[in-house]
Amino acid sequence: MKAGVLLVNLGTPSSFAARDIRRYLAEFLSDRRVVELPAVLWQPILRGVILPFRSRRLVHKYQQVWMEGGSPLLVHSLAQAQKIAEGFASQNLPVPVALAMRYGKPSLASALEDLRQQNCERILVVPMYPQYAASTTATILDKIASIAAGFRDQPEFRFIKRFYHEPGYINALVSKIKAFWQLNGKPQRLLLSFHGLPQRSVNQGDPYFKDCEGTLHLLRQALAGEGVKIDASFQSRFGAEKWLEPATQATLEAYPAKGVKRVDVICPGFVADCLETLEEIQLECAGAFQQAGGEQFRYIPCLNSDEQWINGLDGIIKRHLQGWCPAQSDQAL
Ligand SMILES: C=CC1=C(C)c2cc3[nH]c(cc4nc(cc5[nH]c(cc1n2)c(C)c5CCC(=O)O)C(CCC(=O)O)=C4C)c(C)c3C=C
Ligand SMILES: [Fe+2]
Ligand SMILES: [Fe+2]
Repeated sequence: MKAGVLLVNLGTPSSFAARDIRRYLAEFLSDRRVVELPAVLWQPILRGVILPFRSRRLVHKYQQVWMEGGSPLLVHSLAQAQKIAEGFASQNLPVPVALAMRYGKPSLASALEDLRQQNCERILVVPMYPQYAASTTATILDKIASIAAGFRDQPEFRFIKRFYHEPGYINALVSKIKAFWQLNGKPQRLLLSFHGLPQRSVNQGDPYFKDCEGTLHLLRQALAGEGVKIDASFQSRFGAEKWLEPATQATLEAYPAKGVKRVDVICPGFVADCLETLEEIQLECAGAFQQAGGEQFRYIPCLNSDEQWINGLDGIIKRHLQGWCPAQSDQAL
């Protein structure tokens, strides 16, 4: 039976026009895995307040980071899928690769159809989130199950739950950071900024915070010889509830008074640059740090299509494909 690989990321608007941002946010923020409020309470707030104001406010933000090929998240995700597919082809591994977004396009339904059309009866799903969270990873599994509910002849599925602990991921980050310091010199502090989550989700058993702590621990261990102190914080708070702390912006604003005036920031929870890294961190947080008396703010980009990361991801995927490929290609695993 033929196997295929489905890379899945969050999703992004199809253009920076307010109506497209609104359509994207409506789908994303209506997901009960993302905003865990009863629909009767949440939908009036979402439709009446959040969507009209937030979609207009985001137009300029998306416009500032938009790339020639579209939204950065889509551009980088497509490039990652293409590189993985090229790698498989060069290794004579007959495994098709597709990209889907949980919200928007390319949709999960169309990507699954694409793999089924190529006779893939086994599908490895790779949520592109190193740290597991119900609002990101689990919702992909939920959606795939609901799509597969409409198939008479269902494929076999495997899902990668997390990969923050995989050497292919950690070593790619470590090499990226070391190469950046070799080229530009070291900062006083390295801040790892992870996407935030409501504290309530963690209290209710979401392992996301532990996964972020694990990532921090592994990076501290691997970079111990560099002599740069490493902190972690959480960005992108949404709504009035308490989110994971410390918050990235507050952490950065407090640094200068503590004598930390040269900082590097990297976002290990995102494997592809997007609005949250390029606008919120590289533009907004950089400005807040400088306003608070900071002198040097440097953003280290996400792994995107770095060669070492693509090789690392290739290895992670091939390990999860074991036993699934025809004998000839299993030898290449
Ligand atoms: C309750 C709201 C949200 C939760 C929970 C949440 C978790 C979460 N999100 C990501 C990754 C991304 N989020 C992105 C954008 C984004 N996230 C939220 C809200 C929640 N995220 C909103 C409203 C938005 C849109 C932008 C904004 O209004 O600020 C993106 C970028 C999308 C893009 O187009 O570039 C990513 C990626 C993770 C990893 C996560 C939980 C760990
Ligand atoms: Fe988010
Ligand atoms: Fe944001």
